[in-house]
Amino acid sequence: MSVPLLEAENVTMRFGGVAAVQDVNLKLEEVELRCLIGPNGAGKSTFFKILTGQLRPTEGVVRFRGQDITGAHPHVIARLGVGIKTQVPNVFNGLTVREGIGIAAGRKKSLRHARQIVDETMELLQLSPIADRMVGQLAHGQRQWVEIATVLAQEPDLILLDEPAAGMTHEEVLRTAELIREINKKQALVVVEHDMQFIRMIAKTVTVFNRGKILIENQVEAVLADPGVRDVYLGKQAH
Ligand SMILES: Nc1ncnc2c1ncn2[C@@H]1O[C@H](COP(=O)(O)OP(=O)(O)OP(=O)(O)O)[C@@H](O)[C@H]1O
Repeated sequence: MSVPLLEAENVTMRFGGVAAVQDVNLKLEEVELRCLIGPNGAGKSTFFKILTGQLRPTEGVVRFRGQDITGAHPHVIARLGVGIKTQVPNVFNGLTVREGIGIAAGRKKSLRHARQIVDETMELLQLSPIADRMVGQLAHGQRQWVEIATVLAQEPDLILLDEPAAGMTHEEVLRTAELIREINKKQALVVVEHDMQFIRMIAKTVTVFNRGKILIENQVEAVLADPGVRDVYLGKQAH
């Protein structure tokens, strides 16, 4: 059996008496796209923060290609090949789009290789027309794409995205869905998302969280047709 790209084993996170995440097991294969959904307070963000190293779980283990990364510092996790989309720091505001992506690309590469990555990434994200614009002057959606570009420029094997479509216009959401499918041709992604329309556009396998546990994990069509999933989204709790 091959080693999963990412694996969470019996992960539990307690805050005082509250178990935000309880005994969660999840496996992700190479180049897989996994969506994590669930109602408010279901534990998605907490689980996501455990994957990124922002939180150390009370119990359980997280492995990347078999290596224990439980509670490892986010930059250590990044160096292993996990890209996490975070807000582009404000210092980027005074840089052009090309310069910002260049900084992300240049971290561990030759200048020539970095330039090539910057060009390819800008092409993929259709940022070439705004390459010389200041990051600080971009609209919300464009800034989100620059953030994704800075992650891609580091050439990760796994990309973790928390609500990538939040605050976007309908056209931007469509473009972002297209982009995620494109990225997924080569790289694995875990996407936490609220927007069910967006999930319908991108999802293959979906893991549904409810009350800190996995309620169901299946292909998107089966998940969306599941009465238990409908109940938790409508506020009727499944027990
Ligand atoms: N730092 C914390 N301290 C105490 N309780 C917390 C903390 N973080 C999360 N919780 C609790 O853990 C539970 C799960 O929260 P979490 O934010 O992970 O859910 P979520 O599924 O991401 O929700 P949302 O979709 O609203 O972001 C909630 O009951 C929340 O109040």
